[in-house]
Formats: sequence, C-alpha cells, structure tokens
Amino acid sequence: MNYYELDFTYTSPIEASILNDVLAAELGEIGFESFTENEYGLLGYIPDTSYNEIILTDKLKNFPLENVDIHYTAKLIESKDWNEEWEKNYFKPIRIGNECIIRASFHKPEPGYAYNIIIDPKMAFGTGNHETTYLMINEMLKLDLEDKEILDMGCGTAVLAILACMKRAKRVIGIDIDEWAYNNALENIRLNNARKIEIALGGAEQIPNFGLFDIVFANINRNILLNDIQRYTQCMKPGALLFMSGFYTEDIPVIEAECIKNGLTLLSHAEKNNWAAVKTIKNDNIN
Ligand SMILES: C[S@@+](CC[C@H](N)C(=O)[O-])C[C@H]1O[C@@H](n2cnc3c(N)ncnc32)[C@H](O)[C@@H]1O
Repeated sequence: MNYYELDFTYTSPIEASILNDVLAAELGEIGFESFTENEYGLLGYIPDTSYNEIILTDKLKNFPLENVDIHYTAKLIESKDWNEEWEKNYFKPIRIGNECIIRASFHKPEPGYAYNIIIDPKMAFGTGNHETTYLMINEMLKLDLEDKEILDMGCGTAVLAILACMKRAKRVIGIDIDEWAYNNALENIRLNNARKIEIALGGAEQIPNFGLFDIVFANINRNILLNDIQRYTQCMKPGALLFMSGFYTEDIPVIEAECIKNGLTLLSHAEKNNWAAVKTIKNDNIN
C-alpha cells in the first residue's frame, strides 16, 4: 500500500508536545494511522486511498486549540516495505518500571524483566510509545490478574491483552473495530504464545457474545468511550473494575459524569503529558 507523508509545522505559543498530541488525535479521526515527532513539528502517515485534502483542510480550519497556525506539505511514499522501515526506525523498546518491556522481534532481547512483550506493530496503535498505553500498562502492573476474566476493548496490537495473559488471567478477550489491528493482534498473540486470548473484530455490539468480566480495559478515545460506557458496564460483574484512557485530563469530568450515570464510581486517575487514565468500579447494587 502507498502512503502519504504529511509534514506539519506550526507557529504557536503552546508547548510542542501538547500541540502534537492534539494534532495527532485530530488527524487520527480522518484516517491518519501513525505519527512521528520531529524538531519542527509532526509527520503524519495516511494510506493514499484515505487521503483527502478537502477533509484535511477542513479539520485544520476547525482545530480545537486557539492561536495555532498550521502548515503542511504532502509527499507520496511508494514503498511496499514502508511498514518495516517505520518499525525499524521509530519503534524503540519501551520499558515500564522495572517489570515490563515492550520490544519488537527485531530488537535484541533484554533479560531481567518479569513481562517481556513482543509487538510487531504494523502501525496498529499500542507499542507503549503512546502515553495512554503506558498509563494503562502502569495500572495493570499494580493489579493481581490471576484467574480474572478480562476484556480489552480497542485492543490494537493486543499489548494489554498479552500482558493480562502473562499476569495469569483466566480468560482474555480483545475486541477491535479495525481489521488491520485485528490481524496484527492475532500475529502478536502468536509471537508471545499468549494462546488464552480470543480476538473479535467489531465494536461494543460484540461484547455480549463473551459473558461477564472482572476487569475491562478500554483505551480508545473520549467520544467512543462516552458512547460505549453503558455497554461496558453491562458486561461487568458487580464490583468489577473499568480502566479507561485515550482522553485528556480536561475530559475527566465528562467521563466521570457518564460513569456515575451508569453506576460506576471513579476511584483514581493518572496523568502523563496531559493524557489521562481513570480507574472506576461498578457499584455492588448494579447488575
Ligand atoms: C488508542 S488505541 C489502543 C490500543 C491498545 N489497547 C493500547 O492500549 O495501546 C485504540 C484502538 O481502538 C480501536 N477502536 C476505535 N474505535 C473502536 C470501537 N468503537 N470499538 C472497538 N475498538 C475501537 C482502534 O482501532 C485502535 O486500535
């Protein structure tokens, strides 16, 4: 598949890391699949079949932050090995605390970690490079998952599902709406020999096929979470936990309000570079 590489530069008083995050989130909504930061701004990659300049211009015109002037240049990259190039050049091993490392199969093994996860990302989100994956893994490392039934909504590379499996969960289901992510998740499950995991292609409508869970992880985005929290709650046992990420710290109140509406209580939250993760519990009196 051919890709367009868009080179975004901007002038703004806002901190570059925040601007890059917001820009990447906006571009993700119109089909951009991966990003790398450079010293001038952000490079974004989109399949040539999805690239539409009118939609892009419109998106930038309605950019949610004020006082930002964004420019870009676009070039077509014709290379069937482009994924491989991207992985080799940009995906570096990620270490989360002393316990967990995420690396690709082409990286050298590093001994000494309790959880050694191999991900060949093929651009499915979830290499640990992103703050939200990091925050979710950090939460997972604190939990006892032994014999627990786990749902990983928006599983991407299946990195969270694989960690759950390594932490001896009884049953792990991953669901993702994107076919590329679905295939990549299956590949990563094989690479990590995490056979307990079952992956389904689709959205929240798939959840009722898989019974009830002790813990649900959903790292997606603000709007999908707001829309689907009710369906997540329906598959949770009383007292089950729901961890969510994929939104900014300023979105926590609106996420919390939706949780309360659905019988969930916010227990805590964590932040990294303005990205947030929340831990919630299903109230005992809700079935
Ligand atoms: C932010 S990535 C998270 C990947 C991985 N779980 C992680 O923590 O790194 C979000 C994933 O959610 C998937 N997704 C988006 N909308 C969805 C929906 N409505 N239902 C299920 N998955 C969805 C995307 O395809 C993407 O793989």
